[in-house]
Amino acid sequence: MNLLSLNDVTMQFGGVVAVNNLSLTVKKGEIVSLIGPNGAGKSTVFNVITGVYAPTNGVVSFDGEKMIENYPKGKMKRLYAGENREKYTKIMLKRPDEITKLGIARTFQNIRLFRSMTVFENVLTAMHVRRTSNVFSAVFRINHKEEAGMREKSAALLKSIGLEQLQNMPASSLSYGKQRQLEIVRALATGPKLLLLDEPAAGMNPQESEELAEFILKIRSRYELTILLIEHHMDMVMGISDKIYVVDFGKLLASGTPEEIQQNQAVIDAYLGGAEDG
Ligand SMILES: Nc1ncnc2c1ncn2[C@@H]1O[C@H](COP(=O)(O)OP(=O)(O)OP(=O)(O)O)[C@@H](O)[C@H]1O
Repeated sequence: MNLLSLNDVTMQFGGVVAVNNLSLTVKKGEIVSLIGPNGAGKSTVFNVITGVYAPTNGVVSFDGEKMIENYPKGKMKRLYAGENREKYTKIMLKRPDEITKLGIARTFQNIRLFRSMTVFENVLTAMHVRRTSNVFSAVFRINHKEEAGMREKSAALLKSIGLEQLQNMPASSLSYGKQRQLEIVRALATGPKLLLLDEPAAGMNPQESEELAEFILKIRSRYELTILLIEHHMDMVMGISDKIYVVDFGKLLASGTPEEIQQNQAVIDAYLGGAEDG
């Protein structure tokens, strides 16, 4: 069963078509990678799935239901995110916090931890987000029982991941690899079915990226996750992916198993042949 599907998704920014008529599917339990050269449109795909941008065209379905849908007509070919949204009527959009509640969590290319907070506090704040999108009520309207429950869940999550011995350390004191793991744990705290990882191995050496690959496989089975991954480290992509989509200039260039992609001449010419990590 498909947990996520994109049908004919286009995202246009002024004259730049960042994502061009892209369709893809992610089955329940799979690890699917989205690869392609810098600027190919990969992060934009994540931003569409998570409701940051309203797509110019297309449908995003999640867990058996249409989640985002837009078919612009005539002069409304260009649809921009943000304040212009309301101008366009034939659309179904969701806010990022609504999408989080449906069961989609993500990490970002740049680490976004609360650096001076402890590991535990970082996870706890992510639990609060799961409960409400409103920071005020997250902080002030929470009752003691709820707070205690969240603390218990945060501790249990850190324990099950094997990070409990680090829980009282400030996030900034963790190694780079552990900070990346903590980011993923924060995403898990929102209780996702689908986890979107945007270049989680960026800046890692081969040993760190190998550890991260093991970590991703571990959490996939432990939390019954489905994972969509953007990554430039090809060893990791080829090692853990069930399926790979290759995009170039926003368009789908190829899709298939790691073996199929490695042998695909168009992919080798456009990307794998000359690509270096990063
Ligand atoms: N908010 C925006 N406004 C205008 N152009 C944008 C915006 N976001 C992305 N783009 C453009 O869309 C194209 C795709 O960018 P995107 O960041 O999705 O690529 P990417 O494949 O994730 O690249 P990288 O591997 O470098 O992260 C680029 O040309 C980029 O400049």
